[in-house]
Amino acid sequence: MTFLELRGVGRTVSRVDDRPLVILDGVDLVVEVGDRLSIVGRSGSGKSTLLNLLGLLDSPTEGEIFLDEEPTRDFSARRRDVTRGRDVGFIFQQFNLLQGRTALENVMTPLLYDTGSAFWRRRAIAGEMLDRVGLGHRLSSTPDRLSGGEQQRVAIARALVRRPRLILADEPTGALDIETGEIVMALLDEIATASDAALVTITHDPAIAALATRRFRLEKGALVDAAAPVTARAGASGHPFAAAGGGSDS
Ligand SMILES: Nc1ncnc2c1ncn2[C@@H]1O[C@H](COP(=O)(O)OP(=O)(O)OP(=O)(O)O)[C@@H](O)[C@H]1O
Repeated sequence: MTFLELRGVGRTVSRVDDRPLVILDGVDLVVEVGDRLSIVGRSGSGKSTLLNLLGLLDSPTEGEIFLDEEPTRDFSARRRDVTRGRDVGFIFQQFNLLQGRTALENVMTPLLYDTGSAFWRRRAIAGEMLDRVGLGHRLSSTPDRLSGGEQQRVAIARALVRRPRLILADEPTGALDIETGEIVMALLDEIATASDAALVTITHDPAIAALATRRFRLEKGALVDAAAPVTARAGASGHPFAAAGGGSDS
């Protein structure tokens, strides 16, 4: 079942000198329920830009994004916020936990926006989620007392506590050693599978990318099969597209 679909999606922004910069161009992507996607690409190739579009944080300047086959173009800001809060879980390289708050408080935070019984049961639900990531004994620990791997497990619990249908992970293992990174990815996969969520992982690490069932690379603003040979231009500059108006970037 298709959850999210990008059709001909592009994103062009204005540089400081007002020349346009085409970051993404003609991106087609279907995200199915339970999908495992990885996206690699050189620094500046547009990975975060794509992630922000997938998470409804930004809108495309060309093309359309469909959610459950409904175009999102005309979603109000409020509907975007509600949809994102309910359906999308974000995981970042630097964990982004609230400092000075306990693991339990961090994981409870997304449930504060719940209007149903989850709001009233937030403490119990967050506790169960931390138990699932193996931190049931660290509920009262603040981030400064947790290792990097433990902090990322708290971040995973927080991202998944509302059972989102889409998990967007931006370099989730970037701040972890190899072994801890593998444990974290296995956990992420296990919890995503249990809730039928799609997982889109952005990574520089080929081993992490290889865990996905569908692997893509961003190149010259396009999303290509990761197995395709790297073109000379992307390999040389590391940047997606030159300016729509011509010339070199940045
Ligand atoms: N709002 C904006 N205005 C101008 N330029 C932008 C804007 N957003 C992104 N860019 C530029 O577009 C390019 C792609 O940015 P993006 O952050 O998506 O790349 P990335 O692949 O995630 O890079 P990294 O791996 O270094 O995080 C970069 O050159 C960036 O400077």
